[in-house]
Formats: sequence, structure tokens, C-alpha cells
Amino acid sequence: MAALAYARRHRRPLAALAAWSAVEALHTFATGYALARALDAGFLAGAPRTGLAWLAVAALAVVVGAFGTARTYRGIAALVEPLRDTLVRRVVTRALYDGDGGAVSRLTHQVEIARDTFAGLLMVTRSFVFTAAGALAGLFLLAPVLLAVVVPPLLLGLALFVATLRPLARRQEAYLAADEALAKELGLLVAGLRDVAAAGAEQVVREGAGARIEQGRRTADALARWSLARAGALAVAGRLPVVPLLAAAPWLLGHGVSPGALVGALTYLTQSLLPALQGLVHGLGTSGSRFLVVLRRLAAAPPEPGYGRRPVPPSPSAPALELRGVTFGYGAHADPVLREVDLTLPAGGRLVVVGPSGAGKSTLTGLLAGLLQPWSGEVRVAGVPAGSAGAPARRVLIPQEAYVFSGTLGANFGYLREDAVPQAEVTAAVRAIGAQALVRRLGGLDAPVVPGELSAGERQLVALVRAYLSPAPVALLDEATCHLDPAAEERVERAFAARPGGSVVVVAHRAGSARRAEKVLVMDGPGTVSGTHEELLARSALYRDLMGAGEGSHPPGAAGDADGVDAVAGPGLAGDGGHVVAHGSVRQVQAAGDLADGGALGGQ
Ligand SMILES: Nc1ncnc2c1ncn2[C@@H]1O[C@H](COP(=O)(O)OP(=O)(O)OP(=O)(O)O)[C@@H](O)[C@H]1O
Repeated sequence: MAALAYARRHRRPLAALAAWSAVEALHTFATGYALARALDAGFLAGAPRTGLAWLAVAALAVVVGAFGTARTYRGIAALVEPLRDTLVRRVVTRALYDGDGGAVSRLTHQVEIARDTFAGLLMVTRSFVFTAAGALAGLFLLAPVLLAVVVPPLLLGLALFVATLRPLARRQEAYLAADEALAKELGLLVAGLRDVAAAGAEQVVREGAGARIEQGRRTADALARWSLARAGALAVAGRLPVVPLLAAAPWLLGHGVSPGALVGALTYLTQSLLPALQGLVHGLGTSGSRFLVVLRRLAAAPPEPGYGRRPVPPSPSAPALELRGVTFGYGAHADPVLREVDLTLPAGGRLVVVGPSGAGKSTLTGLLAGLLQPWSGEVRVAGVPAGSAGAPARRVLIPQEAYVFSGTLGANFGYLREDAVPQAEVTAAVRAIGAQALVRRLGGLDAPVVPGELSAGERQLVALVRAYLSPAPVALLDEATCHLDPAAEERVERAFAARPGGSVVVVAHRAGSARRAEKVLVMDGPGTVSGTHEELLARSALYRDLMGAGEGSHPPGAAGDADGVDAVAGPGLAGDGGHVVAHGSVRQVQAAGDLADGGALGGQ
């Protein structure tokens, strides 16, 4: 269908190609016929001049045919180049919109394969059709009975070859898939080489890439074996048809076929039909299967939602982060860590997350950061789905273990920026985070950093300045200040809260973070409950425990927890614009110890 549509769109170049192919086919027709006439009417009849005249006709046909052949290349180019342009446009569009990692392989390798093989296919198919037409017409004119001897073995050869097409195409597809996977893996590796070296992950990376290379080798071997089988089929199809003609020669001569016609038939067979058949078999076998496979990979990969359209841009006024009915767990058979959680963090909002160890706080930040994908429900970033273009650059996650690499302090600070960060901006960030003493001690921004020679707290300061300078408006601090003293921690949290245009989620390490917060999310297993510090003291026994208030200070009128199940923040809280709102199912409340400000939360 697609081929027909393509042919319809390119009717004119196709017609021109057919016309020049017909001129080319004149040569085929004339070669056998003129040879037969040269023998029968010329040399065998004692009229060598007539024979020579017919040979001259054959020679003239060669010249005319060569002219036709030369012209067919223009027609081929007029059909092939538009296909290449279409494929390149498609691949580049997908790479730009979807961050398609296999695009390099597609663009540099597969599009060229598609173009070359399409040209090859057009050439051999066209040549076979017109050569066969010329030769069969010639045979018919010489003696129709010749067709009965020549055509059946030709068809048998074709059938043999067709049988190898499908298995070969499958091997070709596997080979290209392996090539793409390798290109993707190497693309990722090159981008992350510094991180690989910093994390000492060379061995892991070697094993992963080694497995891909091995897979590529295996698929190439399988392809080579089937190519060998096809070469066998080609040998049979390309030689066999001569035998019946030679074997039937006495019978044919006895039934009115002249010697010249016999020689003409042999000429048609050996000079035209068999080479054209070999060309077709070889061309379809290599170019045909490669073309179909490559085209399927280039054209049939499912377009992503919104493919070909501009992605919806993130909206700065939409909530910075939203969870809608998010359920998530680790492993197919594990209990969910979060169940049906709704959460809204308005643009510029601040959320502090508290909960006992294992309650799912890091899991929540992983979901918000896009490191984890929910089982169900949706994560939206600035109004767009978390997986779509534009969303990744809007969040920066600072985990407990800060990542610092060997290089200058300035390079570490500016790591998440694509531009050169102005000095004044760096100085302001260093001051906001409270890292001036560290910068001084190391000798300024150009001083080299040896990660192992920094304390855990100093490494956190480096990571925090880097996050502060990042273009992402949303900062996710997952106990990112746990190695700092309470005063330094407070300074960092205030800095992120005041970051222009910024929103922040803090997984609290100490109770003080929650006391200072506008809104707090209390997590306990799959359950969440949110509110202000005062609301939660009244509503949540777990929160009172975490804050060190204890059961004795249970304020009058607080939401009941007699059955061990805390209140779920319901519609009353949802939608109170400007505040963080959350609700979800809540599990058994667990006491987390009596913690005062400065003490650790969550079992640290
Ligand atoms: N990679 C993982 N594979 C399987 N289970 C995990 C994984 N990470 C966390 N969990 C489980 O998910 C639950 C929530 O863990 P999570 O780290 O989110 O809790 P947390 O509140 O951040 O804990 P902590 O305060 O100790 O850091 C725990 O039961 C934990 O064992």
C-alpha cells in the first residue's frame, strides 16, 4: 500500500524511468534476435554480409541500450532522494522531540542503508522486468516452443530464492536492533564518562558494553550464515536453466527450431535472463530484506504522544509539582510504599516531609524527581507530565550522599549549568548557602577539589551550592543537610525557600525543619497526611511523636487515632491554593522516639 502511494506521488519520474528502461531493453531484444538472424539468414545461409549486417544491428542496439541505461540513473535518483529526505526528517524530528538515543545509528547508518538499498532495488527490479520482457519477446519471435524450455527452470530458481527471504530478513532485523542498542549504550557512556570514573564504575560499564558488543557479534554471525544460504540458492538459480535448454537441443532442432534460434535462445539465457535473474536474486536478497527491515525500524517505531507537534511548554504559574493518585512499590509482588497519594506543591511553595525510617520519604522524592515511575497515577511538573520534554530540567535532587568530583571547585558548582556562571552569581550562591569558609579554605573557585579530602558536611555544601545555581526551579533536598549543624541546616533551608522563582521539598532530618515550615507532609508507610505544624500537632499522633510532643500533649479536639489510624487529609485541605495539600491512605502509626529540635528524625 505504502509502495503504491509512493509510486502515485512520483508518477512522472517513474514514467521517465520506465521509458528509458524500455530503450535499454531494446539491446536485450536485439542481441539474441540479431545473433539468430546473423546465423540463419547470414553465415549459415552462405551470406556473410547479411550476417555482418545483423551483427551491426546488434552493435547499434548495444549503443542505444547504453544510452538508455545512463538515463535510467537520473530516474532512480529522482525517486530515491525524496525517500531519503523524508526519512531524515522523521528521524531528526523524533530525536529532537523524544530524546531518541538510537537516533545516531538511525541517521548515520540506517538512513544510508535505506537509500542505497532502495536505489539497488529499483535498479535490479527494473532491469529484471525489462530484460525479461525483451528476452521473452525475442524468444517468442524466434520460436514460441523455446519459452516452454526456458521459463520453468527460471521460475524454479526464483522460488528457491524466495524461500530464503524471510529468515534472512529476521536476521537482518536482529542485527540492526543490536547495532542500535550498542549505539545507545555507547552514547550514554560517552556522556557520563566523568561520572563513571568518579564512581569507579569501569568494571560494571565494561560488562554492560561487553554484553552488547557480544550480542552484536552473534547477530552478525547469524546474518552471515543466512547470507551464505542465499548465495547457495543464487548459484542454483543462476546456472540451472542452461541445462534443460542444452539437453532439449536435439529435440528442438528436430521440431522446427533453427540452429540460429537455438544460439539466440542460449544468448538470451546466458547474456540476459540469467544475469538479470542473478541481479534480482542478489539485489532482493541483500537490498530487499535490508530495505524492508530498515524501513520498518525507521518508519514504524510508534510515534510518541504529541509526536511531530511542539511539546506543551511547562507553565511557571502551574503547580511546581503534583502527584495525582500515585501508587508505587518496589517489585511486582511487593506491597506499595505509596498508595493513591495526591500532592500539590504550588509554584514557589515549600514542603517539609517527615516520617519514620522506611516510611517512603526517599521514594517520594524519587517519584518527584522522575527517578521512579509510578505504578499508577500521574506526576506533573509545572503542569506537564513528568516524562515529557522540558520536565527533567525543572527539578534538582540533592540526596544525602553528596556527589563531588575531581576538578575545580568552580566546575563542581557550575556542573548543572550549560552556560558559564557569572562570578557574582556564584558568590551570591556561596553566601546564601553559607559555604564561604569552605571556598576560602580550599583556596578559591579555581582550587582543585579532591573529594576524599572533604568532610561529609563539606561535600554537602558543594552539592547544595551546585543545586542552588542549577536552572531547575524545584529543589528536592532528601536529607541533604544531615551532616551540617542545625544552624547551617536552617540557613540552607531558608536559602532555598528564598531562591527567586524556586520551590523546595525538604525531607527533614531534624524536627526544626518541620517547625519552621509553612506546610508539612507526614508519611507513614503508604499513608500521608499534611497540614501546618499546628494542625498536625492537633491531628496526627505520629507527628506529635516525631516532634517530641508525646501522647501526653495530645491537644484537645485533635483528630482521633484510637484505632491506630490517623486522619486522612481530605477534601477540606485539598485545593487550598498557595498551600501544599496531600491525601492518601494511612497505615499504623509508629512512635519514632522523643526528638527535640536538633535531634534526628526518621531513625537517623
Ligand atoms: N530500591 C529499593 N528496593 C526495594 N525496596 C526499597 C528500595 N528502596 C526503598 N525500599 C523500601 O521502601 C520503603 C520506603 O523506603 P524509603 O527509603 O523511601 O524510606 P525513607 O522514609 O526515605 O527512609 P529513611 O528515613 O530511612 O531514609 C522501605 O520499606 C524500604 O525498605
